[in-house]
Amino acid sequence: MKAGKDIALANKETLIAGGPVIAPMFEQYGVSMLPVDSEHSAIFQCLQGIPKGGVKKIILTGSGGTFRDVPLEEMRTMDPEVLRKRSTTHPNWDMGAKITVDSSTMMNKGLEVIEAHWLYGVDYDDIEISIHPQSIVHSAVECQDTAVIMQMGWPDMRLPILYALSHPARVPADLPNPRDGRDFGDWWKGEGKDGKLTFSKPDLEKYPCIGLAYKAGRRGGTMPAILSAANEQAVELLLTKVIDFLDISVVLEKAMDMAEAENKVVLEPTLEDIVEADRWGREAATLVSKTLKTAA
Ligand SMILES: NC(=O)C1=CN([C@@H]2O[C@H](COP(=O)(O)OP(=O)(O)OC[C@H]3O[C@@H](n4cnc5c(N)ncnc54)[C@H](OP(=O)(O)O)[C@@H]3O)[C@@H](O)[C@H]2O)C=CC1
Ligand SMILES: CC(=O)[C@@H](O)[C@H](O)COP(=O)(O)O
Repeated sequence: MKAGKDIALANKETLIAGGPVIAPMFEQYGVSMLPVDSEHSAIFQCLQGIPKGGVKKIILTGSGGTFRDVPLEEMRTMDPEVLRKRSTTHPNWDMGAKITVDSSTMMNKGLEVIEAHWLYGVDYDDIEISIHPQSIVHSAVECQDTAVIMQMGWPDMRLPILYALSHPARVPADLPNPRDGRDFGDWWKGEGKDGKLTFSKPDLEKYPCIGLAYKAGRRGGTMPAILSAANEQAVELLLTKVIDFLDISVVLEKAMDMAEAENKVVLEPTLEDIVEADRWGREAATLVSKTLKTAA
């Protein structure tokens, strides 16, 4: 950014943790952050042509992850090994293990709320999450005049990557569905199979990570860095069989409480403060996970 280069940002954790330091640099160095994350690319695409002041709300769509149709009560009675294994699978997207587990807890959507706040300067009260099982609408913008603009396409990262590179141009491309090779034109001819789009509110009891992310975002300063790092560590602890899937949000809530109790939140952080928050967040998640094990 200091070299005056625009950035195509694929790694969401960077901006979630470093937002307070990075966001002021957009203006300071006259550079743009071009989103690659599919939801933020969708928002960026929807924003083209909406004048300043025209946006009322951002609506982030999320699949609900692999456990979307499994009631919380049932998850509590399931074999932890089955939950662990299934949490690394995704209904629509083919992604790395960490982000896939984040989709299963919906922490991915919570982190994306913080990412959207920094990318678009939108207040947390004006960012909503909608569960959209088909992952065809990649996010939406509600305008002041009530118009809602959505971006659609297959669950395929090639289009967000292409748009970050071609913006503002729309270049010809052939991007068939990565899972079955069908052209997106087929979606319209799906005779009800593909052509159904549904939306619903997330259950915050089932997905406590959403509430934790809003809380961290609103607290500001280094709290999102602490949460993101603790989450990375918690996912690692899940994958290495130290904790169970349903422990993730418990670990994160306790790590955030610990950050408050130990005055670890720096409200106007430097880059060094953020790096330290990242280190501390990982350590806190590990410590908390040990108390869980001891309690068990
Ligand atoms: N996959 C997707 O569709 C999407 C991903 N993202 C974001 O992209 C990022 C990566 O996700 P994803 O591709 O799924 O993850 P993967 O786990 O598939 O890939 C991560 C890659 O990063 C490399 N890596 C990890 N740590 C370092 C490091 N310290 N220095 C250099 N390279 C490193 C890994 O290398 P190695 O294998 O050698 O460890 C690996 O190649 C995340 O921030 C995620 O949120 C956002 C939207 C969609
Ligand atoms: C591909 C991408 O950008 C991910 O963020 C994806 O959208 C995750 O799926 P969920 O909607 O299940 O979190």
